[in-house]
Amino acid sequence: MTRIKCCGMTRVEDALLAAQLGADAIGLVFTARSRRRVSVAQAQAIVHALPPFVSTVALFMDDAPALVEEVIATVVPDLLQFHGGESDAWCAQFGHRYLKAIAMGEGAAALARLRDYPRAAALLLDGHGLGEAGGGGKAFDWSLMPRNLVQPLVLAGGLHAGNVAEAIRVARPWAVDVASGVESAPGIKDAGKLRDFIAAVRATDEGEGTP
Ligand SMILES: O=C(O)c1ccccc1N[C@@H]1O[C@H](COP(=O)(O)O)[C@@H](O)[C@H]1O
Repeated sequence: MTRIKCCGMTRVEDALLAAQLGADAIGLVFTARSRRRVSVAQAQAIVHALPPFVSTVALFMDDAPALVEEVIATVVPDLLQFHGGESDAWCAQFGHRYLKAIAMGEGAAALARLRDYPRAAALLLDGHGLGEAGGGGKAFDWSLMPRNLVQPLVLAGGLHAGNVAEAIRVARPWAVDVASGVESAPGIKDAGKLRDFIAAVRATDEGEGTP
């Protein structure tokens, strides 16, 4: 089964709908570089409303350690996600499980960086360029997704209900991650797009017999 992370939640009702529809994880963006940035209070309201067994992921991009520590202490996310130029040692300093995003904007050359994060719980390949923020709907060449890594791989960047089936067939990811493809505006999820996206992932799994 392909796991589904819906990122950039800012409203309790959107996060609850995603959970009800079968999302496995909810992403909360804390970096100031995002139009989906949430406050600690907003994030706490979302986390406390979620049913059990839905994971929460706190997203940062070259942010100060103090912000990461504050979010760990107050929001208590299950995982951290780092989108900038952070090193493996920097990401690991918090003693919290983390995902490291790899900017795939430069194509195959970016794959060399996948080996730089041995402590990451998973690697998230996103379509944006190095140094650019994610969440802008940029896809990359899914055939570049490696098959020989020990860590689980998350596919992100420009996914939506209309292309996620093809993306899964080509990239064979552990999980997919979506933000703008299920929105009506940054941080505002569209119920229909969310429903269609999750249904498309599940239909692909069923059609292919993905365990
Ligand atoms: O969502 C953001 O605003 C964001 C900001 C800075 C770094 C990463 C961000 N989002 C991540 O990018 C992926 C892909 O987004 P999209 O589906 O292409 O819009 C998203 O899932 C987040 O993990």
